[in-house]
Amino acid sequence: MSNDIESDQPTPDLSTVRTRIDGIDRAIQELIAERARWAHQVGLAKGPLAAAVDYYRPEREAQVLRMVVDRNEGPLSDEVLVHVFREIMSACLAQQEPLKIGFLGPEGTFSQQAVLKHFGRSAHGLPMASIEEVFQEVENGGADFGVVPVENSGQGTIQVTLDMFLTSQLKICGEVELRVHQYLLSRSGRIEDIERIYSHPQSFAQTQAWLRGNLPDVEKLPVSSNAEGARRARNADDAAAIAGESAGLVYGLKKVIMGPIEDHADNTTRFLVLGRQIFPPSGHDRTSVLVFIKDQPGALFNVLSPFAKHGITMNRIESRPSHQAKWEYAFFIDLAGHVEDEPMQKALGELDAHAAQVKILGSYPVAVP
Ligand SMILES: O=C(O)C(=O)C[C@]1(C(=O)O)C=C[C@@H](O)C=C1
Repeated sequence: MSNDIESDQPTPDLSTVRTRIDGIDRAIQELIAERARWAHQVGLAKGPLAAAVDYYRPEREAQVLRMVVDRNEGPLSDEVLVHVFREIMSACLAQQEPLKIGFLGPEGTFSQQAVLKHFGRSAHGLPMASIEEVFQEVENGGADFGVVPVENSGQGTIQVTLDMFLTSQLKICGEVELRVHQYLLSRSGRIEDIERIYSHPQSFAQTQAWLRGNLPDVEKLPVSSNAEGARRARNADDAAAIAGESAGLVYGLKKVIMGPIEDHADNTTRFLVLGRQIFPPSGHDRTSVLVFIKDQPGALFNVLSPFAKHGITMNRIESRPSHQAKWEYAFFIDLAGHVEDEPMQKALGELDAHAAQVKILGSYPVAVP
């Protein structure tokens, strides 16, 4: 398509430009419909499958979105274009039947935002009361996938999520990175009315410097999610919540302070997508493993050296009590690559001799912006 919008041209005529846009919209719409028909053909090519989850291909979706990013020459950002194509794929997939996705509820949590970012608006979100319930719902088949927070750029690991993997058989099928903006929200919108604030401990932690500087004496009441905090704050004029903008919209709260109040401007939370199987490689993947080490000298060194030997980059390592015996630890390790890659196969093979137990938690596409 020719790009004849030049900055040194005379002011364009509004109706001419709109006629041009109408033509482009018609072409886009026809192409979206054609794409949806082809996506339906893909579904038929996969044969008679039992449920929507059987048609879902996260590795293919990641490849489609990476091509969008690679092709992008502006003026729209990668993030905006990825969002548009994510929604198109979400709608194409939902032609069979929408995916059911469990997340930490109620409506308005950052987990719900992560679900929308990763699965699009055509997926069906199922709000759960806790992270444990998200795992259970995917385990018992009530949800096809679950989305749970695993770490925050400023506050580190969400330990309850890691600990669930000690016993759960679920697999990690994806990751989502979400920029998190925290707002001070209340029914009246007046800062002088506030005597107590409800929020999730993570949100209090992400805004602690702001709170110390601006509202040092108000009571801080931890609740199970920041949307739950917003839900409680709507019932009283002397209460406020720290939560995301969407929680404010869901529960009809006003912004007490216009701007976000998180202490770090690049505040980002990483979420994991939980499923019941490992999907094939997308070409740019991460593998998460859980390693129970033997109580002997050099145990951790022996666990890590096969990865170094086979040139595999370690992105993250975190230790947690193993829950099997006192003072025994399990290591959560994130590695660059897919479990089907040859170097990874070799490294994992060598690791078996040195570890008490190795559990592959999943191999999944690295988050697309
Ligand atoms: O390529 C496929 O396997 C499809 O089903 C098509 C499509 C798409 O719209 O591009 C839809 C859903 C899948 O999760 C991946 C991709």
